[in-house]
Amino acid sequence: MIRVLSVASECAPLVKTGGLADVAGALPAALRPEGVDMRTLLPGYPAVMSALRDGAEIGRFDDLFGSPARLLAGQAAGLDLLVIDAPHLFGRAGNPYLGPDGRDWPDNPERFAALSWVGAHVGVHGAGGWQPQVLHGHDWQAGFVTEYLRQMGGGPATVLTVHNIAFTGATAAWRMHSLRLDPGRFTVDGYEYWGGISALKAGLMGADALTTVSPTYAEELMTPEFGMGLDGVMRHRRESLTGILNGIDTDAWNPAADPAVRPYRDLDGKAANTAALRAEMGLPDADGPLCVIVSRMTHQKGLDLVLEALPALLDHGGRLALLGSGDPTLEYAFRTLGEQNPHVAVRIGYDEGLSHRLIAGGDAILVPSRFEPCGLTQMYGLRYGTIPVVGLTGGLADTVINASPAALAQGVATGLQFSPVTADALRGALVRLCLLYRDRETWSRLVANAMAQPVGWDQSARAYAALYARLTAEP
Ligand SMILES: Nc1ncnc2c1ncn2[C@@H]1O[C@H](COP(=O)(O)OP(=O)(O)O[C@H]2O[C@H](CO)[C@@H](O)[C@H](O)[C@H]2O)[C@@H](O)[C@H]1O
Repeated sequence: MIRVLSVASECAPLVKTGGLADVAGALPAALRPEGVDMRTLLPGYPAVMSALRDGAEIGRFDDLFGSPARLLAGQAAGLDLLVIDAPHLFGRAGNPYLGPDGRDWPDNPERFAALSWVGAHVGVHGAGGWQPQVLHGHDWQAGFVTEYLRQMGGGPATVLTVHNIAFTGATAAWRMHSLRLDPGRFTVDGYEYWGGISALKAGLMGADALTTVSPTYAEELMTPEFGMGLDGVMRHRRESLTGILNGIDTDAWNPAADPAVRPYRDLDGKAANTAALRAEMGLPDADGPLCVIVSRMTHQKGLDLVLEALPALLDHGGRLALLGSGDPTLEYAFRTLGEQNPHVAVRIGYDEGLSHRLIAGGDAILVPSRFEPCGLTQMYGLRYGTIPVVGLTGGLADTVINASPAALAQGVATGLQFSPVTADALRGALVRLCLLYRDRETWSRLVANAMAQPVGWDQSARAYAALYARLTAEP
């Protein structure tokens, strides 16, 4: 078995704000059959501490960025965990990154520097007799692992996965002392980023291998349009970068055995879920598709384009049901739309059960992202026969087969893609969707194809295992 420590700031089902948690939560089980013993290092947020009932103390730190802290080991939700019990950093209820005012905690740089520091420490000294051969970090929160490893005199091989380069973990240069960084490394080859500090940049420069969550996003990251000021770094590290597509948890997301819905295996069985969803959301019957959205409401996700393009859907008999939260302006716009238009239902909030009912009951799922490293909801859509309508970008390009005339003729289409990602192109896609929906034979073929697509972890787990094997191979 190859021993890997996954260093993550969130991990489903214990603590989740987005797709990173799904991936961190799914990887250990997906990798076990591939000969990987993965443990996960998590901050001891209240939700994690209460899930870790029988945690054993395996280490102590006199001063972990301000106060003493403990390292605990134990199991929760089927995961082998190492947890940092540091109430001064993580003993805050609610969202792991935001205070009650909806803003980032001011000490987030130090909080996640502490996560990275403990990751590096375990890499060098082991934990409770368990010594990782690879440290696999996720996003900026694990970015400083490589900086601290250098200070500690080196350690195991390192991998950093970019789930979303938009979050760079940037902060002001004066913080280098409170972050315990080596001032000598405030350089272009180190953690310096446009005159400030970036945890992500540090990790991108320092990790032995970089991955991101789809092959197309790996290419996009090297362009100024998608690289968020780090495209030069990505080009510099091109040889070390691979795109490994995410899978989804096919047990949690299984239409034939999902306790949150009326289980089904085909289009006929799906109809009961559509009827139930309509009733739940108070939407009228109509002759067009019921489109659903489950999303964080941010600029990335392109929901403003939906606001613009929606009349085209409604004019063709379509309806929309949305679940999401985030940007207050978008929340307000959708809430108002839902109040004014009987064909639109909006739920602002985060609701796991409703997300399943929406995806089971929808005819189509809209994912009009401006960029999308991988995207999970379009894959839930495929598995549930809920046709994805997606922007042609990142993982959305890699997981959906567009219903082009050629793909339809060959009977291989699974969804609709549009490009460029604009309101006009989305409008065109929504009209196409409504026309396809009316052609019942073609529609049922689309649904059957979608449900048959492989969206699990098998192939990607093999790719991660091969990467770890390469990194740990004797020269
Ligand atoms: N209001 C709500 N209620 C219930 N559930 C909700 C919800 N809003 C979102 N979710 C859930 O949160 C997850 C979102 O995952 P995504 O991959 O679609 O995007 P995200 O941008 O968070 O992830 C980033 O990381 C992942 C993982 O690598 C990449 O796939 C992605 O492209 C990248 O942007 C899904 O499981 C979705 O169902």
